[in-house]
Amino acid sequence: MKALHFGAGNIGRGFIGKLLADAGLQLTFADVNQVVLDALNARHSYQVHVVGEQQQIDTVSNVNAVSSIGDDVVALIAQVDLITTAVGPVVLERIAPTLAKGLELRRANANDAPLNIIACENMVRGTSQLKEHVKKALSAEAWAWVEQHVGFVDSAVDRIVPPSESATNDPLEVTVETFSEWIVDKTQFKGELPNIPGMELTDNLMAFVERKLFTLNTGHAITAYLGQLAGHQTIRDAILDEKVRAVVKGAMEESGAVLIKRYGFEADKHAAYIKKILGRFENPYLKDDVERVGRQPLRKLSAGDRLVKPLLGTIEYGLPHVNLIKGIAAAMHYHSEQDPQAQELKQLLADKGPQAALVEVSGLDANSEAVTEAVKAYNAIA
Ligand SMILES: NC(=O)c1ccc[n+]([C@@H]2O[C@H](COP(=O)([O-])OP(=O)(O)OC[C@H]3O[C@@H](n4cnc5c(N)ncnc54)[C@H](O)[C@@H]3O)[C@@H](O)[C@H]2O)c1
Ligand SMILES: O=P(O)(O)OC[C@@H](O)[C@@H](O)[C@H](O)[C@H](O)CO
Repeated sequence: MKALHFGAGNIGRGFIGKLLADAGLQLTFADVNQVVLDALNARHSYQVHVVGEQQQIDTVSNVNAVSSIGDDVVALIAQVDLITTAVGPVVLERIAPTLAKGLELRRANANDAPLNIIACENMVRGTSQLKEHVKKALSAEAWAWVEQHVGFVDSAVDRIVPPSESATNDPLEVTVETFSEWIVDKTQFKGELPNIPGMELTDNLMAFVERKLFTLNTGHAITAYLGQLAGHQTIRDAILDEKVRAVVKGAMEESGAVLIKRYGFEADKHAAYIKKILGRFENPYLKDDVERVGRQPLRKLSAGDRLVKPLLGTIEYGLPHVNLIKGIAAAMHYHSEQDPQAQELKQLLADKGPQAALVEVSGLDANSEAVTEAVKAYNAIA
């Protein structure tokens, strides 16, 4: 079985690509980073440091790489059995035209073998969003063929993988936590269901996507934003700060109450899930900067993402949300010289003030109590 994975970054090399290669799939990474492409094609292998209470170094072997721009990647799309991505939500739209070209070629070559595409991004149904971008790039005829032969499979992906701090400056080495979870929607596959150790199949994906994004990522983001305000550089230092921890835990409990109501999760099991996540944030073997976890604050403050979506859930069910509000206010204070979205947010706040800026990025109602509460919390921090 042949696989093509877009995005040879942290989660690509450290999780999804590793699982596919370990399962014996013939794996090619597609990326735009020439240093990484050259290193993969020179060595065809790299090391994954799995760190936690038990530590091990795994070697991922027999992998190739191709530029995600050009004819080679298009030719591969026409041949492979599985395509996965871990490029970041904003890049999905950029790779869609290439996917469309490859699917056109596949059709022209009369390759009717089933192909499945799985986006492994921190998004609610990211593959379905990618599907819409691909559809826009194809004729109605080509799309009818794609719908028959190509499965667009949504997934939830969980493993904390910060950029590696390789002692040897190896651009391929990656450091990952021991925990990992990749859950895919089995109802969306074309052809036989794949048997890839580490890939779990479910027919109830939304519950898993929301559980992960609105617990781990909600708590992670708030740890980063409050951590930065308190002067911490890493997620571990931030979560060990009792004041930060109390808000983070409170916010995960608030989003948890929404999830319990919506999906019928058992309260004690969900409390154990939160406890485990807090332990993962404390991992002493990972150096995860608040700037990585807080990256792209406009995305994180948008309506469907980890801060505002759970808040909307609490409003829907009439549940408390004081800690989620504190998290949103802290996100509005996020600053980073390297992050264009942080710069944009800063400018927006300077131009329009906190109320209008928050309404613009979050889609929240300007006259809602939630906006008033968030602006009050923002000003209190200022
Ligand atoms: N790192 C984590 O802990 C983690 C965990 C779960 C999910 N995720 C999700 O995985 C995705 C990737 O995150 P990451 O941390 O691995 O980021 P990353 O920046 O380490 O990796 C992204 C990779 O995509 C590549 N890329 C950019 N544009 C491209 C293009 N047009 N074609 C092909 N490749 C391109 C980059 O060069 C880079 O190698 C994000 O959606 C993130 O939310 C990350
Ligand atoms: O990747 P982002 O920017 O959506 O979120 C940053 C982190 O919260 C995220 O990468 C986590 O490490 C990951 O989701 C763990 O599974």
